[in-house]
Amino acid sequence: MAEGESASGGRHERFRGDYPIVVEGLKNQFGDAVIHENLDLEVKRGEILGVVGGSGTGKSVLMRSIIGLQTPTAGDVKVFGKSIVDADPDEEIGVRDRWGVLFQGGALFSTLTVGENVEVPLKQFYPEISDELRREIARYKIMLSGLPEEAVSKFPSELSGGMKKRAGLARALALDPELLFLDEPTAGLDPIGAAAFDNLTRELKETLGLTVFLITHDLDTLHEICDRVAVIADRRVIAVDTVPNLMELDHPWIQEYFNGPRGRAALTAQALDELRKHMDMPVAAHAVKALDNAPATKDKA
Ligand SMILES: Nc1ncnc2c1ncn2[C@@H]1O[C@H](COP(=O)(O)OP(=O)(O)OP(=O)(O)O)[C@@H](O)[C@H]1O
Repeated sequence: MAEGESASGGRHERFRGDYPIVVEGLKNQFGDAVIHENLDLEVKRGEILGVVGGSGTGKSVLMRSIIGLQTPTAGDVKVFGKSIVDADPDEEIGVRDRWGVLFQGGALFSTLTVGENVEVPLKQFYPEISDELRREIARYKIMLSGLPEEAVSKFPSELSGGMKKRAGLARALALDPELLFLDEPTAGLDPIGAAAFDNLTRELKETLGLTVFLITHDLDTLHEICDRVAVIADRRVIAVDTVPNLMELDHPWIQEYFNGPRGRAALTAQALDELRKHMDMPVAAHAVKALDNAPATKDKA
């Protein structure tokens, strides 16, 4: 029995261990290009872990390695205590229906309605449930993701960018996952849409008890909702910590990223939000006024 699994071994028993995702000594190589080498990462149960790194550092490849879509050159990946690496894609190892994935761009089937898109994983993993129940579950997940009921019968082409992301999220939530993988969920959204999606992610994490693996370039997202952030550079995870602790580290990429103009603007915005919560206190009101007058830029890397 794997660490953290319950004695009953039931299919839907939730993982009780500390680290639902453990990556050890991961290596990924395409031809001569070594993307990861000796990459280690542990994701804590119940956290939102942000994953950052320069373009092409292998954030998506890491995510694909964790969900079994990419067979690593070396190393091991355990999800809920079970190794993903040697598992046959068709073999039932009892973990694939316990995660949901929102791919970059949503990856919705364009010929299916939103409702039918959300039904796809339900059909795949629970073919025995009735059409009526499946439709009802899909409708519930769509509304849980903040879409109006009318969206159920719409096609992806009829949705805005933000609505497509929410539809992709509804599909990712279809199976009541314990793990949620989000690949750049706020990319392409306007600042208000991005903040709304961040809030939704945090609310879902709290109410559904999710563990979230979140790839992002969005500094606001990192500051606002991530419990910890893993930084990928030099082919491995060079640090995993809270944003304030990361900002103290003396690594050139980390310094440029978090302490550059965009990083500082995101930090100021977050400080402003915090202060607004205490506006009834005269000192806070004064500080907010001063900060409101300071130049601010929405940062999107
Ligand atoms: N199947 C593949 N075959 C060959 N090369 C690949 C494959 N998948 C990814 N790569 C390469 O691996 C590198 C890392 O890709 P990946 O998409 O993980 O980067 P990323 O950090 O997510 O980048 P971005 O922030 O731009 O999305 C890139 O150079 C990419 O071209």
